[in-house]
Amino acid sequence: MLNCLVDLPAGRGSRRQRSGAALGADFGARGLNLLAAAVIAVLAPVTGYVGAETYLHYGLQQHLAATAELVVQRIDGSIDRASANLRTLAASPDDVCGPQARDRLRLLVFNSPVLKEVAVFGPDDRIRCSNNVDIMQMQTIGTMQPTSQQDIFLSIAVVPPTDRRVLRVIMRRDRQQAFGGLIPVELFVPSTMIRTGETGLGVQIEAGESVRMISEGFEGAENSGKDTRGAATSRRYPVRVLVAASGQVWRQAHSHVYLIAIAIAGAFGLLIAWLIVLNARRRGDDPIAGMQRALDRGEFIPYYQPIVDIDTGRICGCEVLVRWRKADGQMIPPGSFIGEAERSGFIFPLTLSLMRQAAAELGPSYATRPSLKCGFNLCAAHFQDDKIVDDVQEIFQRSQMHLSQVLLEVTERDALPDMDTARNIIASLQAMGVRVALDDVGTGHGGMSYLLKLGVDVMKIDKLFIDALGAERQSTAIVDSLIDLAAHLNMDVVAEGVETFAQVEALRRRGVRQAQGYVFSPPLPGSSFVQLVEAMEPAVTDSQPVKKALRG
Ligand SMILES: Nc1nc2c(ncn2[C@@H]2O[C@@H]3COP(=O)(O)O[C@H]4[C@@H](O)[C@H](n5cnc6c(=O)[nH]c(N)nc65)O[C@@H]4COP(=O)(O)O[C@H]3[C@H]2O)c(=O)[nH]1
Repeated sequence: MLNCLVDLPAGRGSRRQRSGAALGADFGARGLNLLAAAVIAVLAPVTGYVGAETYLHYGLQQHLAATAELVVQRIDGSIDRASANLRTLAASPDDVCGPQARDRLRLLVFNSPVLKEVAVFGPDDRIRCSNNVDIMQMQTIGTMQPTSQQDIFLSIAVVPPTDRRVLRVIMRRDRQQAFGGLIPVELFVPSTMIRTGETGLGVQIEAGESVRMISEGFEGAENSGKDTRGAATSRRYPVRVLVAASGQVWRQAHSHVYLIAIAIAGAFGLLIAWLIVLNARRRGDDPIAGMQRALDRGEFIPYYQPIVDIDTGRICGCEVLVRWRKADGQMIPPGSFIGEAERSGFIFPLTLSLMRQAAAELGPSYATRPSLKCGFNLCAAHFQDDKIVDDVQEIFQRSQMHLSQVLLEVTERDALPDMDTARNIIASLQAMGVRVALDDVGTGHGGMSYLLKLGVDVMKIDKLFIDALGAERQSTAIVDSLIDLAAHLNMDVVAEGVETFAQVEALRRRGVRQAQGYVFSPPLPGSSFVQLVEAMEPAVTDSQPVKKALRG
């Protein structure tokens, strides 16, 4: 009658059976991980390239600043030496422009490591004599710059015939006489920089505000970008140095840095990507982690199989049977994962989740139908720790489904390691008003002892015996004696797996009141079961009978 509500499931699942589909990889999460791994693998070399760029940029800036400082030091040293040479000349008692003046000046230039030309100036600052006739036409550019030494002045001069610029150091002895020496720019520039084509470096030296001299290659380097400059200023002389470099030439000269950075970052990226894939695979292969994620996403849902009073045809309750509804809609039966859940302990959070969901889903209908019961499957481990007592109380005390409507099923298929603890837990549950059933009776470890010692309220006879009812003499006899025993122990009986009307008849003849099975209905989704209950079972509106019934 009821099985028109949903399609019949394929069949009764084995509890220990494990399905590859259920425990397999979570493809959504794995896909994301693979995508992340691919992105990292692609981005890593790009990061390496950007890193090399940044490294070379800052490296070049530091190099230019250090070079500018070096050039300033050389200039300071050269001016010091030139000043000392000129002072020696000024200290001469003879007239330096007298006979053999040129030889004397040439000897001075020869002995000086810095001076390339020397001249003696008269009161009108005109050259009186020099070691080289060419510099007689030398022109000063800009003004003479005073220095921290009172008698020493600096300027930049242009020397014919090549018009090259040189640094001129003047030592003024008195108003009548001054001595000048020329220092070429090349002397300040490190030898590697002179081959500007290789390094892309150039130097500009300023003596005073706007008077400059530059080394070969400076302009080309200067034009290649503002950020490729380094500057330094002398603390002793009015000299400022600017070093420029062509970033392009610099990068070309350091192309190996790109190769190394891209190779290292690429290898690192591949390693990370590989670790992500490995981790994703490991996580995907870990059934417990997969189930935990599924629980967090609410993929474990309760289905409800109606239990029917075969005398009246009314619904007396249901059994909660878990289903794993995957994100893609695939429905996994409990036989595929319950065994793993029980072995790993995942069964504890799973059971509590089902209880909470059932209480929320059925609570409103159950609140006005106090005779309805809701059975939950527990495993042997639940009866070894009395935490289940607190959990059940905590969940149902605050729900519309009353504790007296809760039926907890302990299966006989699994051995209970500690009968005394199990008995105490069952007693504590019963003290709260919860009823306890022994499930799968006749199939498992317990035999008579579970029925006699555990003190359960309900006996659920396994489908195995119901199938054989009337057809097999031995099984029929077992069912008869189980029903007899239940009556003696004051237990209710529920027949499981009832598939035919003949079985219903046979059970009714034997006085069995309650049954569940495909002949009535398969396990139903929550909304269908609620619809069924509300259509079949009238709600009790008067609160007094409800309260009385709920108190039991
Ligand atoms: N062929 C046939 N099968 C019928 C018929 N009527 C009911 N069944 C199926 O028989 C099983 C009855 O549950 P069970 O014996 O407690 O056996 C359950 C129970 O031991 C376990 N299980 C299900 N849900 C839970 C749960 O929430 N917790 C625990 N610990 N175990 C659960 O998984 C087992 C299998 O559950 P299901 O696949 O839902 O299979 C259910 C139900 O769908 C019928 O007329 N014919």
